[in-house]
Amino acid sequence: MSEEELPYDSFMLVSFGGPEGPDDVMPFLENVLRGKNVPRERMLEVAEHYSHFGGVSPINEHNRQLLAAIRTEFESAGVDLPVYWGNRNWNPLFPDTLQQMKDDGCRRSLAFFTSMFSCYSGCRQYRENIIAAQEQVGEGAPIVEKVRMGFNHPLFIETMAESVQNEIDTLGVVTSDVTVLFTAHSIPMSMADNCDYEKQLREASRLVADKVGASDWNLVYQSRSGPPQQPWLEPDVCDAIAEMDDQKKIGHLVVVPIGFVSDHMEVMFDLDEEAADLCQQRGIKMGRAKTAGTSPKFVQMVRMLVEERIGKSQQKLAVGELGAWHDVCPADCCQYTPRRPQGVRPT
Ligand SMILES: C=CC1=C(C)c2cc3[nH]c(cc4nc(cc5[nH]c(cc1n2)c(C)c5CCC(=O)O)C(CCC(=O)O)=C4C)c(C)c3C=C
Ligand SMILES: [Fe+2]
Ligand SMILES: [Fe+2]
Repeated sequence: MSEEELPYDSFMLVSFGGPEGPDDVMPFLENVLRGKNVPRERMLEVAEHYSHFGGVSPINEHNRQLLAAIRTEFESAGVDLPVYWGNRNWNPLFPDTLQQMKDDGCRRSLAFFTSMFSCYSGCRQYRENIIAAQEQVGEGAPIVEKVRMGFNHPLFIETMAESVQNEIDTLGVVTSDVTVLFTAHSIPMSMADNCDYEKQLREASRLVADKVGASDWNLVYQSRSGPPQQPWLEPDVCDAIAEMDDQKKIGHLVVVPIGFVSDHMEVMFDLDEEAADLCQQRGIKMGRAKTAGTSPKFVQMVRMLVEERIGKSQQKLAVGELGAWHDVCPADCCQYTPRRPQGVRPT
């Protein structure tokens, strides 16, 4: 039987990983930044952020909760696939997960990446990591195929719109009095030029803003890590807040980390500490919308993306103008060759 004829026999949650104690922080960051043009000072700065929280990122715990919710959702919908979990940067790492899957007899798996938007980091790099892990495991390692990007799935848009509406309600104002800033991880322009990251983010932000009836909204970026000489996606969330507030005085602001699916360290530090401090200094009332996490509609979306691939459903739901994204990435999808700016020495 050829690979394409094998039935899907398992599901894999593919994620980033995070440290679970002080001793994990530096080796984790070294894994994250391997091959990336990021100054050592930035790595140490980020290590400090993790130290603030005892060296523990909540991302692994979030993924454990998401796994449990997916198992329950699969069970109640009759999706009969065992559920596994592997990370790029911290335990459980991909080679260990694939070895376990092989030992359990899995041959062909469907994967959900915890990245809703296409770019090297959230798409191609995971696929490369999995190929490297398959080589490490050797013959008999399961094939892993990702489900399509869910950035414009109606259940993701509804999840985020409900989360934004919650924050507007908590601020106790009408939507027309609120500025909404959608945020995502900044990436180098040389990465952004080879993928649809920005286009998908803008579309998802527009769809969520439309759903809550917000007209004063913008897409901004956070967590930039590159050297100053290298262009990355802008504006930065804090620069955008300061600039908008200088121009027109922001009264109420809702910050929406639409580019992430869990309230991990980058959300807790860059938004809940830095952006929140800035807003407090300027007298802006700020709310931060929760990420999708384990909200029921988001978990249902994962199940539906799986069902459309295993042939249990003929529906491929998508809202807005971009349509359902590709199931199988084209050969040149999300390519990235880091370019070092002139005069910058490798770190
Ligand atoms: C060149 C691009 C990137 C660098 C350098 C980078 C450094 C960096 N990132 C984290 C922590 C996280 N990053 C996460 C997501 C994420 N990171 C990038 C790009 C770079 N990060 C992108 C485009 C994305 C979004 C897509 C994705 O891969 O998920 C996350 C969230 C992961 C998740 O599963 O939710 C974390 C956490 C650190 C600590 C770091 C080092 C300075
Ligand atoms: Fe990152
Ligand atoms: Fe891709």
